[in-house]
Amino acid sequence: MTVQSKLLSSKLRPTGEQVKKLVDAYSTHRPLIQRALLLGFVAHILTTTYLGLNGKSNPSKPSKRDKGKGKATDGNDGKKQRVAIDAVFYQRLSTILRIVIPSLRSKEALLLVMHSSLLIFRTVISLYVAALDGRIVASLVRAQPIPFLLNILRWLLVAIPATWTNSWLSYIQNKLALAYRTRLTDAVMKQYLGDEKLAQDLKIFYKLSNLDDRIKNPDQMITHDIQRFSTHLAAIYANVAKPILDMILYNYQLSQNVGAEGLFALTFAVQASAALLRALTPPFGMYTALSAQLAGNLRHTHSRLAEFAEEIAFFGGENTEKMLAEREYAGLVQHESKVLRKAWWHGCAEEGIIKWVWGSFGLCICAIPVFFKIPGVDNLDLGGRTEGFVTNRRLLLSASDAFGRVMYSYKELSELAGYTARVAQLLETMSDVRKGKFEKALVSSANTEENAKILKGRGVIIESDEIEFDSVPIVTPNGDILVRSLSFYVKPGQHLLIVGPNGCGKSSLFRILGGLWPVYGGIVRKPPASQFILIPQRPYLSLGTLRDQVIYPHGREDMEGRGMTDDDLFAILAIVQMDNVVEREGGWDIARDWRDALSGGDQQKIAWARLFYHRPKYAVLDEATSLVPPDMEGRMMEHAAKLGITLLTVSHRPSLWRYHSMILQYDGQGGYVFTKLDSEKRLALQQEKEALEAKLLEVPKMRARLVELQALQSEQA
Ligand SMILES: Nc1ncnc2c1ncn2[C@@H]1O[C@H](COP(=O)(O)OP(=O)(O)OP(=O)(O)O)[C@@H](O)[C@H]1O
Repeated sequence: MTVQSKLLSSKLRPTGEQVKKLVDAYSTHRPLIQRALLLGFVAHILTTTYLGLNGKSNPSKPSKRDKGKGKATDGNDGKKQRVAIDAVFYQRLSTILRIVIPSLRSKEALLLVMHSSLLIFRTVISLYVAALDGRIVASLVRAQPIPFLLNILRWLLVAIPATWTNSWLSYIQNKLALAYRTRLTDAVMKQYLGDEKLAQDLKIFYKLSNLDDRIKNPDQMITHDIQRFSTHLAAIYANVAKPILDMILYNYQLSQNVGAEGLFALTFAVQASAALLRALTPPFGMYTALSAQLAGNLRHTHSRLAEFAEEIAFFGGENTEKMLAEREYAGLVQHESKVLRKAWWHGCAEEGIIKWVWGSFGLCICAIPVFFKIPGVDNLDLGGRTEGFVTNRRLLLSASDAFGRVMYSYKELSELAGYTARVAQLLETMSDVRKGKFEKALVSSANTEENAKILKGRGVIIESDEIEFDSVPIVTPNGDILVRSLSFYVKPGQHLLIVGPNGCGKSSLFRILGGLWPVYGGIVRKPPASQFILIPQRPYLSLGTLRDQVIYPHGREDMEGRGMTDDDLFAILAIVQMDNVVEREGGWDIARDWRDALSGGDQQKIAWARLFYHRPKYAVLDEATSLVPPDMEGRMMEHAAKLGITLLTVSHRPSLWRYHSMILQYDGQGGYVFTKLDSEKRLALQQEKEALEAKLLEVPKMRARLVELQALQSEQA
């Protein structure tokens, strides 16, 4: 008697009337019980998945132990940012999903449908291969060459769609990631740099880093974090939806072979160990967000080093810069090491449970049809039993792989939550900045009642041909009130000189005029920002050709649209005595890093040439002639006036006074004077003042000499 028949006979041997009745009833109703168990199984899979994805049993949710430490921080103020798979994550994700999949007819939706179809197709192939594998082994055991060869032929035939599907799947997943990235980058860039179609000019890129503390490295977020988010989002679909579907299909097939009871027992054991594993899983989502932030800080330190290489080299600041970079790197390494350590023991627990413990459960399940008689299934020969075992084992491997992937997907989902938090934070902060809601650490004086009242207020901006400030406070982004109420005007042709000590708010005035800083009160009348051109002390030179520098931000088409040619640009360069640069640098079409190719004075002259090309109504000159010789300065000022450009000039050079008719003089204590500028009188006063100061400097020497002379006189006497 075989072990199987012994067991079967012992199973069927009546141990009592009641037990027999129970077994009979069970056998009679088994199909119904099977169906109920299967339904229960599907409901269980869907519920646990739903609960898991909602974070109810989520490993990445901060445990009590983790609360208050190890959380992702963002911004320099150390504000805590939550990264968990919870309602906030799903709400953020759904907002982003609406951006990356704008409609059901979009390219992304189509790619997603193709992806899903291929994933289902692959599962169907796997089911077929599991059955085929069993048949091949059975024909081997039964020593039947023809069926064996036929099955091998089937195997080779199925390999064609199988390999084709896998390649297509990875291709479409990568395409999907790229499509998500493009949509998201596009949406972010429209907010960040403005949308031409909507004619929006909100200068978010400026306000984000100057008026708000929340986003420290927008460059890192736009380039790296969006890319990582897109890759994870494209993969999460395959890592969550597909394994869930696989689990249902494989387990259904398995239950047909081994009975739903075995499956039920297996599910119970697997779920219990999975719960243990989940409890052991560290908050990987938070770790990901923190890693991205620390990597961003390190990159920022290095990009500053490259940008200010000359200044640092002259100062000999290498050691300080090295220390800063090393500090950032050490922070990153410390964090990464901690994550590696946690991932190490988590990996051990994960592999032990998923591969080995579940493997043993699986072998027991595969043994069921061998040792027990399954009602409705005929007694099988050796070949049939082998076929059943091989097929079931394959199904089980696939099912456990699918379940493993659902488990791993928590980790993937946590990482996705990390990148979702970063991307959502960028979008949310840009949206706040757009609405004028800023979060910035304020100076202590901002809390006084009087100052707080000013900071709460908002002024009015009215478009006009002239510039006029009527009782406008000058307030820095961190709430420092430089001037409580400033009133002045600039009429076309009335050039304004602005003077005052350092840090009193001269340039801040231009930031308000340019719409970069908010108006906290009063009325600002000004032309649109397109009517202004700013020339700072260190002008901005873009990437591109020499022509691009002169016509910036215009492109060649804009230039031609205005009826201008390279000859006209040449004539403009001749005014600032820069026409020789065209030949020296190899023509108009040579692209260079112009910050290195041109001296500081030449860069200022290029900025003036840009002003002459654009001919705006107003030019804001912020120490714009500090590096050019006085004769060139006069020439440029006069030419600008001849072109009808009204100048608002910040300069400490008295030589510039004579080109201005009005003066706004800050006293550096919050006060100011706005009046007509009589440059000759002012120059005469200045000269007299300087002469007196020079004389006063002589006084101590004269006093000393007087003492000497008195001493000599008394010696003679
Ligand atoms: N983005 C910013 N965030 C916070 N404070 C700022 C910002 N930009 C400027 N400030 C502060 O505003 C104040 C006025 O700066 P502003 O550049 O207007 O001075 P200024 O009068 O032009 O000085 P200088 O003659 O030295 O150029 C300074 O205290 C400066 O620190």
